Amino acid sequence: MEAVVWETGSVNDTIYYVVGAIVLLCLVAVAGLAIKKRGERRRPEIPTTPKPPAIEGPEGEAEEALAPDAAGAVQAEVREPETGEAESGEADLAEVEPEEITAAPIEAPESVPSRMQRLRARLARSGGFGNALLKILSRGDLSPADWEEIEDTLLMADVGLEATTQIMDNLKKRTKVEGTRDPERVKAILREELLELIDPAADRSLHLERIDGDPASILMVGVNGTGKTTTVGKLARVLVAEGSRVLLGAADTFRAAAADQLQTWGERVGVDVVRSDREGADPASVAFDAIDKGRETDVDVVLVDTAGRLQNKSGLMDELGKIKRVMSKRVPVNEVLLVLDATTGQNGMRQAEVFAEVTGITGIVLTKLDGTAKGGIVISVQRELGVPVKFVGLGEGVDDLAPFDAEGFVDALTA
Ligand SMILES: Nc1nc2c(ncn2[C@@H]2O[C@H](COP(=O)(O)OP(=O)(O)OP(=O)(O)O)[C@@H](O)[C@H]2O)c(=O)[nH]1
Repeated sequence: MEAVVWETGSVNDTIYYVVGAIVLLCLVAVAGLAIKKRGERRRPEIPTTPKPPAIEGPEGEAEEALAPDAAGAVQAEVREPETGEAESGEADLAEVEPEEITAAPIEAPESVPSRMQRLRARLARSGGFGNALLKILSRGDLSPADWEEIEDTLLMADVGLEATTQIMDNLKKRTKVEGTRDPERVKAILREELLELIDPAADRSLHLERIDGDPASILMVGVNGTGKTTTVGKLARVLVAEGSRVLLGAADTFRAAAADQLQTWGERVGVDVVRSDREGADPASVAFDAIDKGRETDVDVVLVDTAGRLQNKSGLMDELGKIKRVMSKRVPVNEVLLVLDATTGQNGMRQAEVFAEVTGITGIVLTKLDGTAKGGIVISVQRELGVPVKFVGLGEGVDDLAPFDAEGFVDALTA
């Protein structure tokens, strides 16, 4: 009986040993698998080299050349080790737990020479009256009817009556004195006359010096739809590219969408926007807040966008006057830029005069020159308002704003 018991005990023990060994083997195998899996999961990824920022131009040529697969945005994935692990002695690269950081999209303006070249070409295509003039001039001996046709061409191009009369008188006088009928020479004289009127020596720079550590400020005014908000965005982009810290103030509270539009520009350019979420909020108080935030955050320039329409004109003018007064209590208003739509021609002039009277403008931004053959507006607007055109807008693209260059403009106009 005992032997049987012993034998039964011995068999049972053997079974226990075998089962125990199997369980042990399974445990070892499972542990092995787990360690292998962990090792695979922790293998570091090779950091992706960030692509250069894409340059966004309206025609996309530069964009294609520099960043064929990223329309204006750079998504750089950088993987870095977790500091906790490094500190706990597991700094071995193979054990680093990667952390994903996605860089914010970056936009950089098109280079200045490339922008200027493109803008000149566009201006020559759309704004010139050179061909029409050359056709008349190449007739040789100019009859009174031909002279009249030249005069009409200038008037049609919005050069303005006074300036056109001056140009015609000088042109007739000089060709007579020189005794020339050569169309190229007559055209060259006309070019000189136009340039003289546009005044190549005028100071067209923005004066954005900071005084006593306060930011400089720019107030943007003009009739609705002329391109104020777009110009604020484009200008901010130019200033940021030049290394300035910029803040935008959405004092166009007449339309909530205007503040949204400005905010979108702010995001594109990477600058903050001070706005009110309430449609019809007091624009002067938004401008005031923008200036205060600009001082607090130590920016270089605060750019304030305004509304171009109200229930009535005098209301709008009172409002603009108040915005300027409120801003200038805090910081100097360095520039008041009047945005004028070149396609409105002489009709825009009267409105421009009213704005100029109320806000004391320091410069003109002439937008939409790409959509008109009336480039002569530059001459009339400067003459009427007595301030220089500082920038021209030649399209809806982000880089379609160029500092005004008198020589280049006259060349394009008479090309
Ligand atoms: N072709 C062309 N379009 C332009 C130019 N500048 C602005 N625009 C367009 O003009 C339209 C009006 O521009 P906005 O910037 O909204 O004009 P705004 O003066 O701020 O208008 P409000 O907010 O109503 O006062 C938009 O479609 C712009 O894209 C330019 O230089 N050329």
